[in-house]
Amino acid sequence: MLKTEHLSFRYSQQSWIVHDLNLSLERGEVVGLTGPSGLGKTTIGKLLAGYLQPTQGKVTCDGQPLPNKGYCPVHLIFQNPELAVNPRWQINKILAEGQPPSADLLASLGIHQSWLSRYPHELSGGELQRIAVARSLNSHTRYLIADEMTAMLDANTQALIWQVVIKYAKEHEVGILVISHEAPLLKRLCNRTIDLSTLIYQNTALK
Ligand SMILES: Nc1ncnc2c1ncn2[C@@H]1O[C@H](COP(=O)(O)OP(=O)(O)OP(=O)(O)O)[C@@H](O)[C@H]1O
Repeated sequence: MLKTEHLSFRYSQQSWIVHDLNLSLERGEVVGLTGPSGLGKTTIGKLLAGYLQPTQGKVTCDGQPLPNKGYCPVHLIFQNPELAVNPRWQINKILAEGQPPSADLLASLGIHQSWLSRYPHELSGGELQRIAVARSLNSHTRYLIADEMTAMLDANTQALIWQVVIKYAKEHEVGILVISHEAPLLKRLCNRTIDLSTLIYQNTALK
């Protein structure tokens, strides 16, 4: 289980962005996270994947703290894939960084062989996002944080990517947190959805 316990976070001395948050995500579960812009969804995603350290409280992955080095079992996929890849590496090298994806997985995501010798700037946004997704779906990944992962893609590419990701997650018991503003997408994909505004309201009301 991926879990936050009394998780709080603020950027420097600013006010709390995340305060006393208790969330959990089981392996194989698909959970949505939604809420108005600026409320802290991306920040929570970064905390869950170890990109940011909690100011207070903790994040555990299957009972253990997140590792300080090596491959993190919680993998974060951003809306903009160009921010997540080394622009000087060929796609082949980017894919080999974790554990090279199988030919079947590449084919199911519609990744062409000819893309593999190109550099990130030589692919479209949608093509590069498929590469980022293929890289994330490896046996070291136990939880996937999909932060507006398909928000910039056309409907067909969006459907293709989600179909592959959900199938993989079911087969390999990967838990997914889907961060999105798109209610129909969350309804279609998720077992349950956490609305951050409701959660914050409840937290405040309890104090
Ligand atoms: N590096 C940073 N330094 C200071 N403040 C930041 C930093 N990153 C984000 N913030 C602030 O933290 C708050 C939460 O941002 P975050 O990106 O987590 O929100 P969000 O809910 O994901 O928003 P959106 O739906 O627009 O993507 C915002 O007020 C934002 O301005």
